[in-house]
Amino acid sequence: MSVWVGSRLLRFLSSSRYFSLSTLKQGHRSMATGASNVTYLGQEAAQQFDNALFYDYEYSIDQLMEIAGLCCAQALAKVYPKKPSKVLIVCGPGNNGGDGLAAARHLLSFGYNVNIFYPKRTNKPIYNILVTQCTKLSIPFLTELPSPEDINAQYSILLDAIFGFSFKGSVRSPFDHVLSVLQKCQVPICSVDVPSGWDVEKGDVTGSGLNPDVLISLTCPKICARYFTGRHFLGLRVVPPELAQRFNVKLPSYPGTDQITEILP
Ligand SMILES: NC(=O)C1=CN([C@@H]2O[C@H](COP(=O)(O)OP(=O)(O)OC[C@H]3O[C@@H](n4cnc5c(N)ncnc54)[C@H](OP(=O)(O)O)[C@@H]3O)[C@@H](O)[C@H]2O)[C@@H](O)CC1
Ligand SMILES: [K+]
Repeated sequence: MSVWVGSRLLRFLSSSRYFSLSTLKQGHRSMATGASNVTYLGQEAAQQFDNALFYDYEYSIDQLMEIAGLCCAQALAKVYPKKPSKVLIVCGPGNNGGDGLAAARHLLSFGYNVNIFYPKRTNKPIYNILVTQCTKLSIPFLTELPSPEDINAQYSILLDAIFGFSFKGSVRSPFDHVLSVLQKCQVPICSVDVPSGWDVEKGDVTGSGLNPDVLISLTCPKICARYFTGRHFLGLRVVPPELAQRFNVKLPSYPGTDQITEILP
């Protein structure tokens, strides 16, 4: 228990609230991460990069979301392979939430017991289809978020698919309550693309964000990932070399045919 508290405290102290922000710049920057050399994208650059995949390369959102969900499921399974494990997936209203819905099916197929909490549904075909698929697979959708005590007792892992790179400002209802409950949980958290509640560039500046153990960045890490000290994976191995070159983006290599690669500190 004391080891857990100690490591959480260290992670908390090294988070952005205590970390000098003066060295951060807007836009994007490259840094070496061990043997890798990786570019961290700012919010606007991440959105432009995303748009280029959709409009220049004509990827459809469901193509990318499916691979994103698979990458998240694979990273979670790599870090937490012990089964049977019960995973609570908390989904937000945008595409980050869609990644969580896609991950649910993959986790189920890997043998995990999966529950979903999706409190603010967006009525668009892409999300409705994902919900239908999960429902037909008998993945339960919770109508209420359990208390921290119940989450600790019933679940072994949380998948945070609440907010991604479009999150801005202070957290609005109902997610202010959701984040405050999840902050009190002791279950390990895997965050999709951005730890929810973190400013995409500055990290957890308000203190209302989650403190994940695992982060699965998609296509390129976002600048806030520089403040993350847990296990960091990159997924969505779909970036065309021309696009990487156009955005001056350096990405690590993926081992063999793997869909995820770990970014070492
Ligand atoms: N090519 C790629 O890289 C791919 C990326 N993908 C994934 O997409 C993610 C980006 O998705 P995204 O653009 O839909 O935005 P996302 O971050 O999910 O959130 C938007 C929602 O959050 C809400 N909201 C915002 N701020 C809020 C606040 N303060 N408090 C409360 N609510 C707030 C906002 O609400 P609104 O402002 O509309 O009221 C809106 O509904 C990306 O991170 C990755 O996971 C893959 O799926 C596919 C390929
Ligand atoms: K997230």
